[in-house]
Amino acid sequence: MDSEPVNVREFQTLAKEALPKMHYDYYAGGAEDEHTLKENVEAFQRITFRPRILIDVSNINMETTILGYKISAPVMVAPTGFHMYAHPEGEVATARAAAACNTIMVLSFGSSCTIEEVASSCEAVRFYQLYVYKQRYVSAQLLARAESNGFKAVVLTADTPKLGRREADIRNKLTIPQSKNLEGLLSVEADSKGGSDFGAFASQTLDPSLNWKDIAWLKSMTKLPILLKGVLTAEDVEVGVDAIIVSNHGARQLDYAPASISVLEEVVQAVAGAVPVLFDGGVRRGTDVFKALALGAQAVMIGRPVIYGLAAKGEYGVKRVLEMLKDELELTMSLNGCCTIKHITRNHVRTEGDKLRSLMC
Ligand SMILES: Cc1cc2nc3c(=O)[nH]c(=O)nc-3n(C[C@H](O)[C@H](O)[C@H](O)COP(=O)(O)O)c2cc1C
Ligand SMILES: CC(C)CC(=O)C(=O)O
Repeated sequence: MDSEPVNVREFQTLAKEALPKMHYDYYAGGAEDEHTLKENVEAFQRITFRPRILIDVSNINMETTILGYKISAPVMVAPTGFHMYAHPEGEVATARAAAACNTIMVLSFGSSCTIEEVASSCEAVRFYQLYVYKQRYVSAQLLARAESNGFKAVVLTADTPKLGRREADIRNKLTIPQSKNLEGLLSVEADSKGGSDFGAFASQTLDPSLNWKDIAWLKSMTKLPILLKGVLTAEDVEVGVDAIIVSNHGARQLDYAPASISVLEEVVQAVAGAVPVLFDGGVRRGTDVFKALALGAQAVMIGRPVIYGLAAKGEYGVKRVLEMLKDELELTMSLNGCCTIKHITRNHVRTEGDKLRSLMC
């Protein structure tokens, strides 16, 4: 393949060529049968447009605001762990690319670069993703460091009381790098009993007792706004937080969880405008971004494609991935007759549910 990709998917091929199998599989893989992994992408393909014509689209403005911070387009960087497996510059390169594209990066609790390295890499608005460890002082200290290093919000990941079963990682006996962030706090040695060290470390650390009461605990520890990541049902809409993120963790946790895009509208309706709703899972095209916005998301976050860009071409690769999605979104808006993000409405898409309902009438 020509080494300058023309779409985001082509970065995945380059990443596969560039990375050791163990690391590529860690990034690309999902849980168990990987049913949800396929569904996350395929559910987007079952949504079609209802484009409007003869609208002046000579000026398209994709800017939007997330928790008061302006970004150039509603495409953000999702938290993903261990960027140094993809590229020696790790999250510092990702952070610079996100800043160059005027968007927000959510730094993973499992980042290979330190919070301080990322904070000093460039000027930008960044959010911090939190895992709650059994050793709660570890989570508390990392959050305090993020807050004092200027991170603007905390993303509490709530879908990982235990790590999902990623069979490729077990087969590959995935090892974990020494974490610079955890130095002096916690050793990353784990007894995998012949499987994935990463899985063993996660079960030693992740706190499975995390529950709704802990939102109050988190609030007592930080002044930052809280985004709750991992909501997939109306029942789990919690208005005590500042934003909700519809996500199935890129299909890496509960296999046979629904495709994130298939439940976005249910959550948006339950939230009823009380707080912003963000979205991630399976976004590979500008058309996917548009579909998520039409179904009520304020912005989407991108997981794997960012890592594939990083693995293939470092900071430049991440920048290209974000630019490609923005360019595709701009064209999609033009061809649907939408000049601004606010012009994108529910009427611009036709979901499977809409098709079924129209057959029943
Ligand atoms: C390699 C990898 C590592 C991830 N690490 C984290 C993490 O540390 N914290 C978290 O909340 N989500 C993590 N996620 C989930 C992402 O934030 C996001 O929900 C998901 O990747 C979105 O789906 P996509 O990859 O199809 O874009 C990870 C996902 C991947 C692929
Ligand atoms: C446990 C994290 C460091 C990474 C993660 O969430 C993931 O691999 O899905």
